[in-house]
Amino acid sequence: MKIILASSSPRRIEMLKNLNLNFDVVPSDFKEEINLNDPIELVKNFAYNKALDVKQKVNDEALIIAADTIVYKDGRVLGKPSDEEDAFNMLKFLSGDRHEVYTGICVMFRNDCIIDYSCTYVYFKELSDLQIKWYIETNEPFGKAGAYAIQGFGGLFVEKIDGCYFNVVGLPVSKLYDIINRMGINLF
Ligand SMILES: Cc1cn([C@H]2C[C@H](O)[C@@H](COP(=O)(O)OP(=O)(O)OP(=O)(O)O)O2)c(=O)[nH]c1=O
Repeated sequence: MKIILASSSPRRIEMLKNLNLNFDVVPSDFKEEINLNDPIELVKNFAYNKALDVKQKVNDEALIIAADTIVYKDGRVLGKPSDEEDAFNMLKFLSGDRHEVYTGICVMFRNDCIIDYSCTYVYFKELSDLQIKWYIETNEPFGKAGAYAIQGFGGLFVEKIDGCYFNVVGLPVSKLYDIINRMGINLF
């Protein structure tokens, strides 16, 4: 079966590769505009639109996988930081507290479409301004929801998590497994 990952995220590509699957990468051109306050509806909607965009582009009988990740705290949705100041404000906001990471995941095959999500609680240590500034200098916050990468230096700031680790990195693989099984597809 042909599999297409509708994502340009190097992390998602790596996580899918780790499952020993052969797949093509076709990034979507869907423009994410944060216009919903409900984090679950937002990530499900974005994942669906990314998958749909690629399905229309490839016009092929392939299994399409798309995902979208955001950070959420106190009613605020954090996407990718636009610049250093934005990254600083996000990290300051997350410092010393718990937040949620949501990933929406959408799988399309023929006329089937399943959309689901995963949520992980992440507990950040208290960060000094100096630590935040150092972290921004590493450039790691850019291109990451909430301005951090748990799989990199950002892991130094994480006290503990409650939920799926892979969800935080952008692809909840156990949720993907559930969806594929629900579709009656045998990949493993
Ligand atoms: C919180 C967190 C996010 N991230 C990343 C995962 C996602 O790539 C990114 C959120 O952006 P997304 O919009 O979900 O994805 P993307 O733009 O990178 O890729 P595409 O739309 O083509 O699929 O943040 C980490 O790598 N580590 C983390 O700890």
